[in-house]
Amino acid sequence: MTQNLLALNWKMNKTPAEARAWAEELREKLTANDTELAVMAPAVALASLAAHLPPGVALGAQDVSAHESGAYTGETSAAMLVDVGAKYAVVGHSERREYHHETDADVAAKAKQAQANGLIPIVCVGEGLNVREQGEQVAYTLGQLEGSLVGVGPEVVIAYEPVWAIGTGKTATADDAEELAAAIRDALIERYGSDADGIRILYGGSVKPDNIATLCAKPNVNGALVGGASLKVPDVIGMNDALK
Ligand SMILES: O=C[C@H](O)COP(=O)(O)O
Repeated sequence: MTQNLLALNWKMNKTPAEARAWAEELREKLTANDTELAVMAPAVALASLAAHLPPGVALGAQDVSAHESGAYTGETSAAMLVDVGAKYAVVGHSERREYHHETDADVAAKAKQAQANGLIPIVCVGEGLNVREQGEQVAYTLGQLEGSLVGVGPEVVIAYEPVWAIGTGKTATADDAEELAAAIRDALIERYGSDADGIRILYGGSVKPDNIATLCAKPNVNGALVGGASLKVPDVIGMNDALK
């Protein structure tokens, strides 16, 4: 059975000192189970977290440069993230696509660069409200997936995040999430063959302790990418416990 991944995306929240306090509280309260827990923190908090996270909790970044190194002011390379202990890097989050105009080709370039350095990319896809209202969510999301995986190998995690459900309190139903996760699984099998079996597909969008179990009970949903509910340790414990 595929191990669930509970990926916590703090977005632009928590200073390094706040990250350390969160990690110490998590260390006190976490009971490990079969779920893999990973924290996608702001780059400046990664070193602090690496030193204080409970054993077995993975570290990730929220973005990674498409370039190896050089004159790219403000960017963080995959090698730098690996050096500080990161295992994952989110790429193509809808907030990066919207506010930084990242295209599918940009996302694929970042995912390739991550893999070349041993980081596992968490590639985000998902439709906006107008696409959903037109009933075009499957075609739209699969188009985004294809473009975002050009040249990318199967060492990848996919996060399906319908944009209309992010930070809004509107969660897709478990059946909505499974519809897209199953379509994504079929596309991954077409692309990677039997290597697609172990690829985890996460759902993201207003996930909380009281809805995560129902969402992750679906056969093609292998965990969650969580924003708001990742900031407070009791919510994280609630979600982790719900996946036992
Ligand atoms: O990366 C996480 C997603 O954007 C979901 O955020 P949310 O849980 O606050 O809706």
